[in-house]
Parts: sequence; structure tokens; C-alpha cells
Amino acid sequence: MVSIRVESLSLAYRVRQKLTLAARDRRLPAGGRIEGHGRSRHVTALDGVSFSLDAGDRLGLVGANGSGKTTLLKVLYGIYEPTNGTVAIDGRVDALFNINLGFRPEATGRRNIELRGLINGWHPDEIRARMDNIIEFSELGDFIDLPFKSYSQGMAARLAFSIATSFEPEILLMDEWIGAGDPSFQEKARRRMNEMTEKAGIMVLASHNHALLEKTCNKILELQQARLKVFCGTEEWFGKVSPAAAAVQ
Ligand SMILES: Nc1ncnc2c1ncn2[C@@H]1O[C@H](COP(=O)(O)OP(=O)(O)OP(=O)(O)O)[C@@H](O)[C@H]1O
Repeated sequence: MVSIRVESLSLAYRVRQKLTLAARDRRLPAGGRIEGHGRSRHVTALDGVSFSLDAGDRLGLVGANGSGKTTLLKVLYGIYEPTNGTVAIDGRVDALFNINLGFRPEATGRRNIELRGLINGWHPDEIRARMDNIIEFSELGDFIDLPFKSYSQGMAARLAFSIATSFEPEILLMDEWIGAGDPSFQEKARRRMNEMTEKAGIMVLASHNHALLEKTCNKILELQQARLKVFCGTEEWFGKVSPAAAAVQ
């Protein structure tokens, strides 16, 4: 069964630069926490975060700039090892972080589909079988045979999303990429994410777009300066946050 279990997760980034820290501001600054001295100076990006997700969960990650959302996604994807705590993941994971990441700029959209399929471990026959469906979903038309570097950000996002969801990930991690798609593609992408999670998958989406999160997610995890502030149902979270505060977060 697909699941994510995160227990007391902490992650610190080492920073080598000498820093002159300003007097403490009473307001919460953006970013995690800069701690330690001299050579042990580090930024605490995640601090004691625990939560679990099961099949069918669509989690919205929220929090101010630098609160740790991208770092959490990268730990779940296995790019970073936790400094402390444990992450246990059951299921095939795919991620959409930086839209351009992993694409060959000189290769056509079609060739990039083949390459991504191979990287994901699919047989060339299976890639061929999925090709038309991926192209159709992306709505890129004849652009599919032009080099990837000639695509706009929104077109690149369409291709990235179409590929990632066509190779049937059980767990899909996404970082704000969806903003690059136009409203009609966002709606189409939202429906596909729902279908994916209905087939017993899990989706985690970090975003500042609260309208999108309210429509897409069933749970919200809010980070504040590296710590978990709230983990609850979407309705409960939007009930707690005043509409004005939700709009500006
Ligand atoms: N490679 C790095 N080296 C040092 N510090 C880093 C590094 N990457 C991120 N950080 C720090 O970790 C903290 C969390 O950053 P992260 O990118 O996870 O935040 P975020 O919630 O995704 O922010 P945003 O909403 O702006 O995308 C920030 O204080 C950031 O400065």
C-alpha cells in the first residue's frame, strides 16, 4: 500500500560564508533559522517535522518564503538525506520541481518523452504505446517536433506534467510549477491529479496559490520557519485562516 511516514525530520544546510547577523527583529523573517557559530554555522530548514500520508491523500504544503517547503519535497524525493529523523516511503515516486530539469534543450519534445521514459525504467515499446496520449494531453501539436529550448515556460510545464503523470507514479511531488500553465491546463492537470490519487496514489503540492490548494488538496501542512505549524484537513485549515490572510500568504 502506498504511504509516506515522516518522523521527527530535521535538515540543516551548512553555510560557509561569514555572516554578520543583524539585531533580532520581532517580526518573523523569511527563511529558516540561521544557527551555530564559525564552521558549524548552518541554516535549519526543517526541524522535527512529523506527519503521515496514505493512499488517496493530496497534501498542500504552505508557508512563507523559505519556510522549508522545497526542502521537504527534496527530502521526500531522496535528493537530501535527513540530518535527523526518518522518512519511510512506500511507492514509486516522481517529482516535478524545476520545469526544465532533466530535459535536453536541443532535443525535440518527442525525443525528450522517450528519454524521460527510459530514465523512469520503461521499455521502448511501452514508451511508444504512451507517446500519442502524452502528446495529446500536452496539447503541444506540431511543437512536439521542435527542440525543447523553443518552448515557453508554460509549454515546458505542459510537457513535464504530461510525461510525469503518464508514467504512472504512485507518489507525485510538485513544487509550484503549475502556476506556469494557463487556467485551462491547470484545470485539466487538477482533474488528472485527482484521477491519479483516486487510483490509490499520493500527491504533494507546494504552492502559494491557495485557491488551487483548496480545490486540489484534502490535507494541508503548514510550515513556519522550518517547524510544522499545522497539519490538518483542508476545510479545517481554510476555516482557521481568515480569507484575507489566506489570500496574502
Ligand atoms: N542549498 C542551500 N544552502 C543553504 N541554505 C539553503 C539552501 N537551500 C535552501 N536553503 C535555506 O533553507 C530554508 C528553506 O528553503 P526552501 O527552499 O525549502 O523554502 P520554501 O518554503 O520552498 O520557500 P519558497 O516559498 O520561497 O519557495 C531557507 O532559509 C533557505 O535559505
